[in-house]
Amino acid sequence: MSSPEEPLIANSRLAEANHDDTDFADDGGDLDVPGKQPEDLSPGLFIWLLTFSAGISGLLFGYDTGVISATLVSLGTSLSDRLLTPLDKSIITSSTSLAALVVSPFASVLADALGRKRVIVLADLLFIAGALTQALSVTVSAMVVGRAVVGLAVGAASFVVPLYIAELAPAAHRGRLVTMTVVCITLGQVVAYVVGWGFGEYGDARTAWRWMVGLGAVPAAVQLGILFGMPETPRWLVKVGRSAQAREVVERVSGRRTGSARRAEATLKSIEIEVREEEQARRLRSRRANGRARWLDPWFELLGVRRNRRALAIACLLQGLQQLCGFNSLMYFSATIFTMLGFLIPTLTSLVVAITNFAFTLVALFLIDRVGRRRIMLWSIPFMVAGLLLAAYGFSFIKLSSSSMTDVPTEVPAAQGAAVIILISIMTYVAGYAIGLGNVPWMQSELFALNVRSLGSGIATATNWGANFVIGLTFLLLMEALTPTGTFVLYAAICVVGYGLIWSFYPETAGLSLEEAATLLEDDNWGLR
Ligand SMILES: O[C@H]1[C@H](O)[C@@H](O)[C@H](O)[C@@H](O)[C@H]1O
Repeated sequence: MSSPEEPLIANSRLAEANHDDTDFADDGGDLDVPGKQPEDLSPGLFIWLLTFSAGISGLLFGYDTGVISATLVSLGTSLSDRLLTPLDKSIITSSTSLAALVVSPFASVLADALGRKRVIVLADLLFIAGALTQALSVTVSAMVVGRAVVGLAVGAASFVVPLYIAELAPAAHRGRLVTMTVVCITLGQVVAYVVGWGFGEYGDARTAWRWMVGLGAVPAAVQLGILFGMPETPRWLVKVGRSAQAREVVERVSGRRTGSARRAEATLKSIEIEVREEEQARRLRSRRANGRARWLDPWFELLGVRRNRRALAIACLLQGLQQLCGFNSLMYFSATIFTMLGFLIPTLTSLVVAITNFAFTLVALFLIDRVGRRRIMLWSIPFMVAGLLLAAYGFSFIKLSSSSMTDVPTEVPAAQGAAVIILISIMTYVAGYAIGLGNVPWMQSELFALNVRSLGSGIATATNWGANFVIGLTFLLLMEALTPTGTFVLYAAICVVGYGLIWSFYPETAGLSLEEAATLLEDDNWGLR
C-alpha cells in the first residue's frame, strides 16, 4: 500500500533543504562553525531551562513508579484491614501501567489537537489528584483507583515530554536532552526510594506510606507554576498555522550567538517545508481514499507507507523490550525481593537498584550522541544477560518459604553468599539496562515523520505500558510458579531475542535531523548501517 509519491516528496524535501540550507538542517546551524564538532557546542541556557522544567514530569513519573516498592512493604494491614496477598500487590502495582496504557493513544490525539504544552498541564493536574487519592485511601480498591489516576498522568507525560523536548532541541543535542528526561525519571525513583526508606525507618508506621505517596503532589504543583513561562513547540505551531509564534520560539531557542538569526530562519523554513509537503501528501492520499473518514488518515499513513511502518516496528520493538527485559520487576518489587533474601533494612538495600540506574543513566547522557543509539544497545545488552544469569544462579542457592512473597520476612534465613551474588548481579544488570535500553527507546520520535510522529510515538508508548503492565502483574506470580531462577532465566532469554532483533532491524539515527532520520528508513538497507 505504500504510495509512490512518498519517496519523491521526501527526496524533494532533502534536495530543497540541501540546496539552500546545507549548513543548518535541524542542527540549529551549529555545524557551519568552522572546525567545530557537534560535541563542542553547548545547547544554550534556554534549552537547558526548558529541559529542566519539562524534566519535572520525568521526576514525577519516576517518583510515582518508584515509591510503590517501599509502599508495598509498609502497608501492613492499613488497607481493608488485612495483610495484602501477592495478587493485591500485583494489582495495586500494575494498575498504574494499565491506566498509562489506556491513556497513551488519547495523549497523542490530544497533543495534536491542544498542543504539547497543554497536555503536560493536564498530566500535572492528574498527578496531584492521584497522589491525594492514594494518600487518603483506606481500602485496596481506593488505592487501586489512586494508582490508576497517577497512571493516567504518567501515561500522558511519558508520551508528550520526550516529544516536546525532541521538537524543541537542535539535532546535535537531541539525544542528550531526551536522555535528560530519563535522568529525571531515574532521579525521581532515587528520591522515592530515599523517601520510602526514611519514612519507613523513622516515620510513624501507620501513616508513613501515606506521606510517601502523597508527596508526589508537590513537584506537580511546582511544575504547573513553571509551565506558564514555557513555550509551545515550533513544529506544532507551524502545523496549526501559527508560523509567527513558531518563529519567536525558534529565535529564543537559537539564542543570541553569531549567525543565530540566519539559523532560526533556516530552521523555520525546514519545518515549514516538512509540514507543507506532508500536508500535500496527506491531501493526495485522502483524495484517493474515496470518502473514508478523516480521522483514519493518520492510521493509513502510518500503516500504509513503508518507512512509517518500519519506524513503528522499530519503536514498538524497543519499547516492548525495555519492559519485557524485566527491569521494572526490580523497580517495583526490589524491597520485597530483599526482604525475601533476609536483608535487615530491605528498603535501604533496594536503594542500590535506584542509584545504579540513576548513575548509569548519567553515563548514558555523556555517551549517547557520541557512541550512537544502535551501538550503545549492542554493547550494553550482553551485560544485562550476564547479570540476569548470575542472579538466576545466585537464587538457585536460596530456599523460599511459602510466606516469602507476603509482608512477613522469610523464616528460612537466606544464604549470605548467595544474597551478595544476587545483589552484585542485579547491579550489573541494572547498569547495562540504564546505559542502553533504559533510555534509547524514548528517542522514538526521531524515527517518525511529522505527520505520523504523534500517533507513532503514542502507539510505541502504549507498547511500553502494555509490556510494563504484564511485567508488574506477573512478576510475583512467576516467582512462585517458575521459581526465581526460572524467572530470571526467562528475562535473560527475552534479552537475547531482543539483541538479535535490534541487530537486524535498528539503524543508527544519532546526529541526524528529525527529517533525515525519518527519511533513512526508506533505504532498502534500513536495518544494517
Ligand atoms: O526509561 C525509564 C527508566 O529506565 C525507568 O527506570 C524505568 O522504570 C521506566 O520503565 C523506563 O521507561
